[in-house]
Amino acid sequence: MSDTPVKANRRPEWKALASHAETMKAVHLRELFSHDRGRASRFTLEACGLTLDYSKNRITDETRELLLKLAEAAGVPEEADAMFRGEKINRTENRAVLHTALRAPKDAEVFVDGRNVIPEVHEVLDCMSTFAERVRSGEWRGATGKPVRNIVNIGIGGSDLGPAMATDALRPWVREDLNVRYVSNVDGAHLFDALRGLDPAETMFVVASKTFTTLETMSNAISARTWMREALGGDAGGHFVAVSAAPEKAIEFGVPEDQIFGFWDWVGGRYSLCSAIGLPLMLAIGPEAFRSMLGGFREMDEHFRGAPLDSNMPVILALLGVWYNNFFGAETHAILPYAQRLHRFAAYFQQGDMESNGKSVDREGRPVEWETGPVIWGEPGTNGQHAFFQSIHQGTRLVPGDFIGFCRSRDTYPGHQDKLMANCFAQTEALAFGRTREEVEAEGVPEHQVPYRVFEGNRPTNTILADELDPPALGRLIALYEHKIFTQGVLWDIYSFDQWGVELGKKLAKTLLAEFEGEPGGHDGSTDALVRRYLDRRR
Ligand SMILES: O=P(O)(O)OC[C@H]1O[C@](O)(CO)[C@@H](O)[C@@H]1O
Repeated sequence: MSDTPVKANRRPEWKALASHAETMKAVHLRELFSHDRGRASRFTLEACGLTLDYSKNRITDETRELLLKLAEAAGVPEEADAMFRGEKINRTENRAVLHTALRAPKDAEVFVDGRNVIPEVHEVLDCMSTFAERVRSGEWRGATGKPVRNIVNIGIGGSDLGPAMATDALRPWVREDLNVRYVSNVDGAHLFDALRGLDPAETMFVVASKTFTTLETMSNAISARTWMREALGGDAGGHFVAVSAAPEKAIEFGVPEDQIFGFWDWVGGRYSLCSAIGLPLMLAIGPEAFRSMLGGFREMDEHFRGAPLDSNMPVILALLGVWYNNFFGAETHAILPYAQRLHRFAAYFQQGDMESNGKSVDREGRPVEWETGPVIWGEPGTNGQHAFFQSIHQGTRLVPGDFIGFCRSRDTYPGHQDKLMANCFAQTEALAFGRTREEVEAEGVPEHQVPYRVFEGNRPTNTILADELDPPALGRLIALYEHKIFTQGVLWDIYSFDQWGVELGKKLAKTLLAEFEGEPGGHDGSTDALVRRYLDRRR
């Protein structure tokens, strides 16, 4: 008998869901709610100060049972345990996956290659804290003796999106006299605009790159160094710090060794916010708030590791995603925070999710026969309502989504939070229950408009509610999505922690760039023509 694992979609639990889905496609959320007053509470979970109401999904108790059986069959708890223990679950790169160790307490023990990594984690955190305090207090001085007022983080992908998103999310904690900016794009306009109006003598660059080879980051860092040298003369070293898993390359670039904050190959770029990649965030909000965010992450880690599957929030979210992705043909998943300060949250998890689970080969190297990660997208409410919600309500595609809201808001004006949240709840109600033809007619709508004003409803949503958007709540929310992504990777039997798919484009860009200065040609007809046109006109 072969011991090659059975393909994910050949498991009996997968097949049972496929046949159950055929029945459920004909069931409307209106039916599921009528005569079932307990539905909302049966399908609501509380964990770590977050409430997840998943009752507005096209599921019954039986669906949940079947989904949970799939999670058991796929070995979700065992796989999670292997990750937390430091096993090298990123097999294609032979690496452990230990973003959870970055927020583990000082007395925890997590071993990689026989070495407990927790003391190093806390050593770096302590160095970051000391440095952040020195900068924030004004003790750290630049080449001309002025304190730092501007911090410009140069990084891209995981070395940008997390701290940039969190700096906006935690705006009330950001020191008003510190101007924190993020530059990622190799489009020179990004750096140019970020530097506009800044005094170099008061500016510090954080060059953040795990590899310290990324084209965009290195190009921006070199231009920033030139900008600084032109203003301040030769030695701009005191105005640069680096965050990298390749410190030798940062030294080569000219960053003094004691201004380099390290991290490790077992921290994936898109999971690196809790590592030294979070330095610009720590500079902005201070070490105390940063550590309280880590506390929120840790709570969710512990919940994910310890809670039974049926009350495990990341697992439930993951299973619901699989339900629509694999059994209802949904191609996308929307993340819709009703909090302006989370306006980069969907973009952050666009990388987190799509770079992790956008794969088409299973763990045995076989082509998958099922859909893997959906397209992740979203905007904050209520802006989205005035842009793309029309399509979610009445379009032909099924767009499941998460509505994230808060019961209280800082820095608001009278009445605003109630209006925001009334809209959040109204949208999920409208999406679930819609408006029937009879209801529309009863409203006295002119006959010719009736078909256009009917809302089919039956559009599934999750609602995630927290008390307030503060550092621990942000940590819990991020960890919730991180573990959701992990769980889906297990269910789809794919490796979630590599990203080989980004390599080919990078390589071709290098080749083309070199050709711009020499003899272009030899590509396909389209690429050659585009390059010729560009070179002809670039001046
Ligand atoms: O931190 P680095 O090494 O500059 O990489 C930046 C980003 O590039 C990627 O490798 C993909 O292009 C991401 O995974 C990563 O977050």
